[in-house]
Amino acid sequence: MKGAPGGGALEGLVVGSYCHDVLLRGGRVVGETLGGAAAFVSNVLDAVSPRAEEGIEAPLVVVSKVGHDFAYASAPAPARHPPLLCAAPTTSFHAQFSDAAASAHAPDRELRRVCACDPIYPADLPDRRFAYGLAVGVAGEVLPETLERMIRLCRAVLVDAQALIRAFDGEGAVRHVTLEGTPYARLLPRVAFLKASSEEAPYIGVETARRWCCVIVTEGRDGCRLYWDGGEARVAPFPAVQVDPTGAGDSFLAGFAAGLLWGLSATDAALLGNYFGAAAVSHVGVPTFNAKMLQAVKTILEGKVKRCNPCINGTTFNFERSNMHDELHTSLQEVAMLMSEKQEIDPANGIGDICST
Ligand SMILES: Nc1ncnc2c1ncn2[C@@H]1O[C@H](COP(=O)(O)OP(=O)(O)OP(=O)(O)O)[C@@H](O)[C@H]1O
Ligand SMILES: O[C@H]1[C@H](O)[C@@H](O)[C@H](O)[C@@H](O)[C@H]1O
Repeated sequence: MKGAPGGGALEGLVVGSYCHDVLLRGGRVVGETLGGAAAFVSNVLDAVSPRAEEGIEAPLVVVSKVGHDFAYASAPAPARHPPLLCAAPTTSFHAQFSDAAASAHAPDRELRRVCACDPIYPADLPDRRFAYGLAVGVAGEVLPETLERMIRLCRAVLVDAQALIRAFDGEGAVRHVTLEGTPYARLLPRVAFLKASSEEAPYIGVETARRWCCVIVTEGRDGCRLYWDGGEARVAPFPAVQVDPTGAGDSFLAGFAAGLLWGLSATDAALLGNYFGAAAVSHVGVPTFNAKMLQAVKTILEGKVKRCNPCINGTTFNFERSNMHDELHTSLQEVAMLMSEKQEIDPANGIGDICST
């Protein structure tokens, strides 16, 4: 595994800005929510990271930038992890949902960046070591030199490809560039995990990238696949009633990181990624998780995982599926089914369906 030594107490560093998401259908605004991968990621990590021995949540530092117009300072995630304030306005995206039924692999929405806050510079990061880091930019704010600094500070770095390969045309529409042509490419050998959606995967060159780090390709309702040097695995999804796909990939990555913190192998940790990806699509915007659901998930993990050596804190990663993989899937699936039944019976938990007319 790649990264710097040190990083006690499994403290994590999340780098990427919160943003404003405006959801549109047929030109009409159907929702306005807190967005930004950092918001979804910290929401999951705060909820499901294993408690440290002394009984406190595994600590998390979020480095994010917003403008004075930021509308969600008192929402749970930014309130727990306040952003840095800038003169520039908050990053803002318009997500135009299409009326055509989206397939698992086709884009379900057109994203347009309408405002961009300042980039996050290396000097914005705290000057200390972390057990792990997540580079989760949405609008190019995680500069190559910032990612390099994260790699120096963190024992293991997990990267969302959307932080590296997004480009914006004159109208702000999100396009992709090939990773190989970017200044981030040379940093790949020092990254532990690179997550891409199936739409982004062709731009990162899975066959080349897997020689340097473990690549995880998320496949919407079909779950995900992991590719490492010498092996690959498919990890099955969980049931979900999708109302808004925003943040699925972010929540996946955080669930995956939490799985590593719990001591799961990468393939087993991807189950927790799929679980929280499915949970994210069942809500509009950043979900408020049901406390009973979280307790059930933690009880399952406590019962199944020998947490003596969290995978993320070691010098190498175990990628392989363990003997208890299927059992873990079944147990988590039971919780997911209970939750989606509850959602169908009681659609009043603030959920409106963005995905269908
Ligand atoms: N409809 C769904 N049903 C169940 N699980 C889903 C569904 N959609 C997404 N997921 C879960 O979330 C993960 C991430 O989803 P996806 O591949 O759509 O990411 P993404 O395109 O990066 O998402 P976004 O950009 O909307 O955050 C999937 O691997 C899967 O585990
Ligand atoms: O809030 C969302 C979310 O973080 C998505 O992962 C990202 O693709 C979008 O750009 C952002 O608006």
